[in-house]
Amino acid sequence: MTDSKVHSNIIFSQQIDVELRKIVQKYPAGKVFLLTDQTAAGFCLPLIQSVIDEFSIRMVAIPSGEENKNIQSVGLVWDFLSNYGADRKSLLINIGGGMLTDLGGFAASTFKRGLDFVNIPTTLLAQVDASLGGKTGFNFNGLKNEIGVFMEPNSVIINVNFLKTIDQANFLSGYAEMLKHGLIKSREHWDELLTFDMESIDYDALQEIIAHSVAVKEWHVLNDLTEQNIRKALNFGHTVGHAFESYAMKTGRPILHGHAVVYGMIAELYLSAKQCGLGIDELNSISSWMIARYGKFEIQESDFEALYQLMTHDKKNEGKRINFTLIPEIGKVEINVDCSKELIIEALNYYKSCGLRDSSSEL
Ligand SMILES: O=C(O)C(=O)C[C@@H](O)[C@H](O)[C@H](O)COP(=O)(O)O
Repeated sequence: MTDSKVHSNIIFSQQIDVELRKIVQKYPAGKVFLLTDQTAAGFCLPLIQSVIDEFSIRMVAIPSGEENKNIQSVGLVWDFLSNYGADRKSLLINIGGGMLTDLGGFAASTFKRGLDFVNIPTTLLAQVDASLGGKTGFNFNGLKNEIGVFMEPNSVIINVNFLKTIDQANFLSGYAEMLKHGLIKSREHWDELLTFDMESIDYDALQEIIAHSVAVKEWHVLNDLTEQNIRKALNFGHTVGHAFESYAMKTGRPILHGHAVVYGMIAELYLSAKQCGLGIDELNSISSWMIARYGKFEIQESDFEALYQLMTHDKKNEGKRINFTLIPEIGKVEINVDCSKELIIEALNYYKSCGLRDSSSEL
């Protein structure tokens, strides 16, 4: 990518205590707070314990997991900030995965109409996507990120060492958003992701490809923070993906966000072939590659209507139109593509048949 710009407040560092100290010392004594979740607390806090002690930072932990990305957890954070006298000159440090940085960013952005926050993402998904770009929020009424505001973090500190302890499923979940970045913006990035050795990870090489992915995300954010236009590209795979994710949660078979996005991308690649000229061989080979690594969330025809209804709540929709971001070829996007219900059902059928079909067969 030649046209990539990255915010200067995104810091890659394996010494997060040093970077965090530089930030924290700019805030008044007693006005720095820390939010984490029960999973991140155990293995992440030791890395910044010296800063926590030096500045007497107060901490709160919310329950982990997507099912806790709700108004009750936001309330816990607001209570904590209120009880300990946070004001507009305060700082909230969010340390954890994507659920935590989304929710903590929202709590900080709305408490007393907004205080500063810093994200320290500890999962691959949060490092390449969720902690960046200022989409904050929580789930509501069974819909993903239904309530939220755009508010950018003051800084994001990315430490690749956190990824040494995440499990394979969570690694793949984050990798899905990187694959998306390749598909929407850069064939070069896509190619390096396909050849990266996920079995025996070289962490220096990983940091490099994370930086490429972050550059794709940031290019879109810098050009369109509030998603009026080109930022919609970053939502590729999410119209169907969020429907899968919400439906999976509702029916008691939860799946990780990135896996849902991969399944959504397969359906939306099908739409791309039908609506914008993506090659059929490309569609079939990408889908097979993805299914081989991510498996499948099995669906039946009887699930299609519920999935379609969930898509009608997508934030990119206008009026009765379900608007998709599609890709005519790897590295290019078309935004605001209106697809009919019949075609969306066909795409779900294509996804349903993946793994069963011969990858060279006609559509
Ligand atoms: O940053 C964006 O813009 C994205 O769409 C990135 C997505 O990968 C991300 O999951 C986002 O949270 C989805 O946002 P939503 O607006 O569809 O809730």
